[in-house]
Amino acid sequence: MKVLIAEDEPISRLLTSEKLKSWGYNVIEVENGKEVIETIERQPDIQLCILDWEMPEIDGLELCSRLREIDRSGSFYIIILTSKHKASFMIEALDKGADDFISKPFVPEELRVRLQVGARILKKENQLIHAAESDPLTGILNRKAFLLELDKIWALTKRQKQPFAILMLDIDHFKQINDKFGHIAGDQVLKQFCELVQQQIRQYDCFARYGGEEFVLFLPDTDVDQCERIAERIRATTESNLFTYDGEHVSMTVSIGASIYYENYLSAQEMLKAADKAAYEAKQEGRNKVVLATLPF
Ligand SMILES: Nc1nc2c(ncn2[C@@H]2O[C@H](COP(=O)(O)OP(=O)(O)OP(=O)(O)O)[C@@H](O)[C@H]2O)c(=O)[nH]1
Repeated sequence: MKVLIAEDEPISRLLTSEKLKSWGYNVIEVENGKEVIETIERQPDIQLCILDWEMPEIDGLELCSRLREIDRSGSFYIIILTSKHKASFMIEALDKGADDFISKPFVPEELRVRLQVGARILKKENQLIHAAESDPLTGILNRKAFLLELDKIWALTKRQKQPFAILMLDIDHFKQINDKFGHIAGDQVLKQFCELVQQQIRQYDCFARYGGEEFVLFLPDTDVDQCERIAERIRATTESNLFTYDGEHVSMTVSIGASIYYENYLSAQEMLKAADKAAYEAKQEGRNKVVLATLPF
């Protein structure tokens, strides 16, 4: 697990860092508050932080407030490590958003067990966040989490003026698969479909289950040609793939509607609606098809 140590005094920073490394932590060292913010922006997986109270640029307490304001999925566990001893300082630190407070010079074993507490709390919290954001059957993002994510990416991508696309993927005649092979087989096929799609997308694409046999894919940095290529590849591999359940082969196809960002779209929801309408048209035109949404006026 990563631990960020922010300490302006080099010897003290080195001693704490060596201890943490001997306990198996992956340590990132910085020497002032500004570097804390920059490092966390670059490495969003940092959650456990040991902050000195008095530091140049931004002090440890101000950092507590700033880190609490960052809008991200995983939270922080912050330990203030300081030469201040009085109970009133500890109260002030916890009041400003620290999770724990240790006075220097510290007993190494005390820091070790307090870090353990932090790591335990973060692990539980991360499990709860994962459960709230993911679809229990397929493990991919659920609809609610996708819509929240979409609003964030929409704002960011528009600012960066990058093209992007949304695909709606609706499995064809899925009811017939359930009817023929049973509901458990249907579940297995849905999982295999998700794995198949995930093999064909990039790490920063956002794939989610929108509803029963309906999925949605957000593709940042994707123009019309790339979008058509990706959608067509997913359609073709779904058609040719042999989904299996209990030794039996299950064939299936998918209808895909796609919308490409265009400045007349006023919101992510509007683009989503256009992709959904295009998927409906793909169904109407015989299924197992990709249809691009017409651009809004
Ligand atoms: N096994 C399984 N089936 C599901 C799940 N969620 C939804 N379904 C089934 O998906 C089927 C969707 O049926 P319809 O909406 O008629 O759509 P379809 O049969 O795919 O037909 P078209 O979309 O028109 O091609 C229903 O039978 C649902 O019970 C799930 O989690 N597991």
